[in-house]
Amino acid sequence: MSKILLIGGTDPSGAGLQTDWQVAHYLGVNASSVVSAVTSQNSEGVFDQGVLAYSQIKSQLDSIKSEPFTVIKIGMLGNADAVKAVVEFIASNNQLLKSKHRKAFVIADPVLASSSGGALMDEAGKQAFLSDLLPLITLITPNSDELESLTGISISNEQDLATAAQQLITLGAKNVLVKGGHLYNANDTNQSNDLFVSVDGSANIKGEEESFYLSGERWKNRSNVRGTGCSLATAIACQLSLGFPLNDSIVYAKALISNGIRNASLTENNQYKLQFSHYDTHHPFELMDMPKLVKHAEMLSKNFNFACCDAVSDSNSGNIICNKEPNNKLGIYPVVDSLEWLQKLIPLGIKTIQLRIKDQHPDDVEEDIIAAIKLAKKYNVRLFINDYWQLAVKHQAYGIHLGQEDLDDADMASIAQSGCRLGVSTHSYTEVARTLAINPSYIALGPIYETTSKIMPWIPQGVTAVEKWVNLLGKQFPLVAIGGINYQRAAALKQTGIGSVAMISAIIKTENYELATEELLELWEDV
Ligand SMILES: Cc1ncc(COP(=O)(O)OP(=O)(O)O)c(N)n1
Ligand SMILES: Cc1ncsc1CCOP(=O)(O)O
Repeated sequence: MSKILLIGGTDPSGAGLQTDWQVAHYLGVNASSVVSAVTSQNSEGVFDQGVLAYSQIKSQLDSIKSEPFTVIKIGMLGNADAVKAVVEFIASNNQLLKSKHRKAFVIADPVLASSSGGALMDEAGKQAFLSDLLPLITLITPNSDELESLTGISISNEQDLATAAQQLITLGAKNVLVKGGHLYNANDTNQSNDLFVSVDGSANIKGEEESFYLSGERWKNRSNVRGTGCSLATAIACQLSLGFPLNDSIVYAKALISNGIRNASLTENNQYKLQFSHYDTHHPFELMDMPKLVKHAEMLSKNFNFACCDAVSDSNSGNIICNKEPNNKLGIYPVVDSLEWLQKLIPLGIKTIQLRIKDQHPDDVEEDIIAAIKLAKKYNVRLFINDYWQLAVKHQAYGIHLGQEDLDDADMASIAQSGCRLGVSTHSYTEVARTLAINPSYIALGPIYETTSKIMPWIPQGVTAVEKWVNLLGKQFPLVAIGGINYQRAAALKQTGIGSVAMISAIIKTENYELATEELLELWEDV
């Protein structure tokens, strides 16, 4: 079982160390905890507080330092002495981890004041935090008030948020997640938008710098839920300890906290307390809790409406009507690299297929794309064109399939307007969150098993993950599993309730493609 260290102040009323510990327990993560301060507070105010002496914090930390922690979450510290004790501990913890060629992930929620207003960090402590602790922190998670206080930049809109986050980076932060819950967007007050900026390449599996906004529902009448900031940072720490990359940990944690706010229960003192849905084998949140991820602030207000798979045009109005039969299940879905393969497979009864030609000049593929579209229309087959979206739009293909990198350049509005369906590949929580912002016609999940057809950094997700995705996304989106799928694996995936399985090698690299196709079609006949 993975184990994390929680350092922070106690709060008897629904935030602080006790809440951190509950979140860790809920996510199945074992936590050690060290008290830096004791507070008496509730939603009406902070009545008393005392930061423990340097020696008391240090001796607690000394008592657990034999086994190094790989993830440390820091909440309230209170003053410069507490910061000093923690800085020294992180340095010695990292020394112990050196033989494993790594450093601890340190997630710091810079608790400067209570949500009810009382100050929880003195000025010298704030300065020590910035000069001594910030360089050791992997991710800092201020809200907009804390970011203002740490940077001295006043924040009233998304642009200010981005400027202040950059300023924190200039001061030494590597990854900043600014919680926008306190900031009301003039365009849409129903959404709370967080900004994530990463400059050291540690946030994602590809080692790239990245920044994005996460937009979540602002649940009505739930504005004074306490402990949301502590819980978010702790949930991120937990997901990191379970092996998720930082960007996915953030998306997952935001969904979890959104669920906790939506289900918050009212306590006797008229205060909402985070309450998570009960979960067992599925996600501890629902689709409505998942944030939408966009890369640029101007995308926050954009909505797309792609045609549904199996949609037909109303002959009078021309409007797209969603025909739910056959329940948006796309079935056996071969992915092929030539017109010849389409000509071989379509007559066998394939109803969904993708033409995936790589690295050719559009002029060199246009003729084949035109012929493929014509053939697919003749047999009433759903043909998705991979990558060449302008040609697909120009020649009115049934659909387009795009990967995440393609989303940066493709013109979503014109694809949506053309009536072409859009399928999007995903490999992680971050990519699913980005895809939800696009609201495509289907979502592909991969790699499910190890694949020899494409080099990629993700480890196979497995059948259990597909079950979870079906549960989370399957009521709203047709789903397609891809990666290493053959007959036996398709049979296992059928049990998850997924509507479609896509494959390259199991059809086009077999000795008898006709037999392989017929067997797969028969297996999926009743789906
Ligand atoms: C059905 C389906 N799912 C995933 C992919 C992969 O698409 P992408 O990420 O764009 O990668 P390439 O296919 O371009 O290598 C797919 N093609 N089809
Ligand atoms: C393009 C792609 N995207 C995710 S896995 C994959 C390759 C699928 O090929 P195969 O079915 O041969 O594993």
